[in-house]
Amino acid sequence: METRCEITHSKFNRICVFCGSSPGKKSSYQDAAIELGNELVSRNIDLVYGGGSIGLMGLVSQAVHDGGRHVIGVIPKTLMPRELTGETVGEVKAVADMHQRKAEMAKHSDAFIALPGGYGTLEELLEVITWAQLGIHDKPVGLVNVDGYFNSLLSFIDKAVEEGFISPNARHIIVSAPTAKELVKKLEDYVPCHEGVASKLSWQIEQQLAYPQDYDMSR
Ligand SMILES: C/C(=C\CNc1ncnc2c1ncn2[C@@H]1O[C@H](COP(=O)(O)O)[C@@H](O)[C@H]1O)CO
Repeated sequence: METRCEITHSKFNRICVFCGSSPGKKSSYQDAAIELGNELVSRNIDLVYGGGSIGLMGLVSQAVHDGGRHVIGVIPKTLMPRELTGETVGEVKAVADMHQRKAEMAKHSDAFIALPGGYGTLEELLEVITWAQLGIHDKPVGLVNVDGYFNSLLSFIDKAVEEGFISPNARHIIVSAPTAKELVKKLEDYVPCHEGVASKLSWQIEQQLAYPQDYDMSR
């Protein structure tokens, strides 16, 4: 009998994934990275990520590439030697530095997802949450809370709300779910709500001033 893959259409064309450059100790982390890659494929979504083939980054990018979707790896020139990050599948975008990498990953994506990871993942995740809070973008931000990996981060954020450092509105920026499938579904339904301190226009101007050679005003 012929087997058919079910394709669910999405409002997202490309999603940016932040995740560990290490695989993590539990196989559930690696399984979740592959599951997220497969979920993007099943919804016809392309991947933007930090490039390379190491850790969870390699697993998610390989799954998306194997499923026939486009993969863009954005790598700072300093991390380009293969012994640092391994081979990148799909398209490679070389950028000047880590700062430009984050701006570039954000520019090319319609939503952001974090899988378990370390400092790099947390830094990237918190930056896009901060940008959403300021109204620099209104793209959904989610995390796959594999085996409760992010529970202590979420508790800390709740504490910051209780103590008056994060507004309850801004708490809602972070969408979380235990599996990739549930998370992508929640992100599809997400309605942005921010205090809009900085407008998209000021963000565009900031980017244009910082990287005039790369900036495309039509986006
Ligand atoms: C410097 C060394 C390895 C780092 N290699 C990386 N290659 C590509 N992208 C990376 C690398 N390290 C961090 N990133 C970015 O941060 C996230 C992962 O960081 P984490 O600290 O592992 O969570 C990931 O999303 C990338 O964008 C050799 O020691």
